[in-house]
Amino acid sequence: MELVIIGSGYVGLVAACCLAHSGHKVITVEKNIGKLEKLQRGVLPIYEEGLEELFRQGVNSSRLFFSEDLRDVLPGVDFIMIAVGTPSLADGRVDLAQVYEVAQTISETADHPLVVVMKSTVPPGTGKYLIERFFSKACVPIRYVSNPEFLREGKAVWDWYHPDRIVVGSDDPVTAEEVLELYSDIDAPKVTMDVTSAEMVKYASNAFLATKISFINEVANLCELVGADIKLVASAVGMDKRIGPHFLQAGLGYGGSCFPKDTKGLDYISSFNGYSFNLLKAVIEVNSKQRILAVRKLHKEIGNLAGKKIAVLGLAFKPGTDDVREAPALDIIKYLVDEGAAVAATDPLALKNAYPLLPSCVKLSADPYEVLVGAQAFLLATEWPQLVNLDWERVKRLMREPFLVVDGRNALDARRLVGLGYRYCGFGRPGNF
Ligand SMILES: NC(=O)C1=CN([C@@H]2O[C@H](COP(=O)(O)OP(=O)(O)OC[C@H]3O[C@@H](n4cnc5c(N)ncnc54)[C@H](O)[C@@H]3O)[C@@H](O)[C@H]2O)C=CC1
Ligand SMILES: O=C(O)[C@H]1O[C@H](OP(=O)(O)OP(=O)(O)OC[C@H]2O[C@@H](n3ccc(=O)[nH]c3=O)[C@H](O)[C@@H]2O)[C@H](O)[C@@H](O)[C@@H]1O
Repeated sequence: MELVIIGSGYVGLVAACCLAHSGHKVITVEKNIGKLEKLQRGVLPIYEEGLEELFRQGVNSSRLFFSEDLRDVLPGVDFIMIAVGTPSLADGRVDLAQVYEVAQTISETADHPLVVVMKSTVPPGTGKYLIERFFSKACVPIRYVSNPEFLREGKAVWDWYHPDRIVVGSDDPVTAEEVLELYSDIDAPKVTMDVTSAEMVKYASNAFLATKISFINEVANLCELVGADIKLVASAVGMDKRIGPHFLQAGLGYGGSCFPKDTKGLDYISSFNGYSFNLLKAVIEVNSKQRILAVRKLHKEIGNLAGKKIAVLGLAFKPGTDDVREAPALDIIKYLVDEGAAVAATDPLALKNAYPLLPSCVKLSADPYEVLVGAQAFLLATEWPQLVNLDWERVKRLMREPFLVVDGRNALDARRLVGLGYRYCGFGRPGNF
């Protein structure tokens, strides 16, 4: 089939490369000229495991193209997939400006019947509104389908081909089946429902996962007070099949381009509809406090931070990506700098993206050993394997007393570090290893 994907962010690019790999002809429309030029020169603007290979295959087999203008590529197209950004506004409301702009262009430009597939995460009710305001006014029939995306950054290609489910929301079963044909090579449960319910599935899924994280963080905080170890607790709790082992890692909490924005977005949607989603409000509050907790731990162990050298290991919001959107490390570094600490930070992939967002006094290096020289303490903010597996004897020789480790992801071998003479401080873990 032939389709256009609008937007070449994470979701647009992964969808484009994977759908081209599955044999479809895909044209990606991108309005950011810098990004478009890179793509046309054969350069992927994001890092994602396994994507580079699919990208090359798509381009070399003439199944993957890039364009600036929808108008140039519309003839012959069966589907238009929208994968533009839906960021948060300051009050938590979802900013749908990019979606509206695209919907307007499609409705004004369409010259033959086609199907619009919404991949972007949009609030429940958006599809109905778009149909009424834009698509029903086009000169040709435009059918609309909600098809939320559940991939994770860092595992996006794997997730595309191994989803737990594919959700298609449409008020017309024939259109739903046509969209499901795009995924005919993927072995996964395919669930169809109405548009608004499909939109809600996406928000409910992200909110539930965020709830698991904040829940386990609260249990971790309580573990510290009663002297229990959250790693042991979470592992045994997760063995209950009704709970499951995933998303029970306590620490700095969730970051990234989606959980923060989608939890705030759902909270706003709830309030807008006259409902106070108290549980979700608490999830958001707990998450923001975990970042402050990291600074409190540093304070508790080494006192006033002014003039102290602190290394931050990891800037990406999670391992396997160069994405720093809403990354806990960035907030924490700003707090540390405000307190007068001398901060040096490293990340295997995210330095370039983090650089413009950090205070200029922060020293950045790709070499973790360099940022640890002279540090009294370090914070592990992202559990990259290469940071978890440093040569800790060498690090000890580089650091200064009290050799404090704040393990923001509970990912380090606490017993070994304590044995080497470090002072270890995890989240929800006793200090006596
Ligand atoms: N990042 C992720 O892992 C996931 C994101 N989502 C959702 O997918 C949507 C997209 O997310 P990202 O890819 O992270 O967004 P992004 O913000 O990284 O990328 C969006 C792209 O769309 C382009 N764009 C905007 N308006 C355009 C227009 N009129 N014409 C052409 N291009 C245009 C922008 O220049 C940008 O390159 C969001 O709604 C997000 O919530 C869903 C699942 C996973
Ligand atoms: O809507 C989206 O954009 C995506 O959001 C998340 O994916 P992603 O943000 O890429 O990454 P996750 O692996 O979910 O991690 C999110 C954050 O939670 C944190 N996390 C995760 C798991 C955990 O146990 N504890 C924890 O603190 C991670 O460190 C990270 O900062 C969801 O997992 C995807 O299903 C969804 O499609």
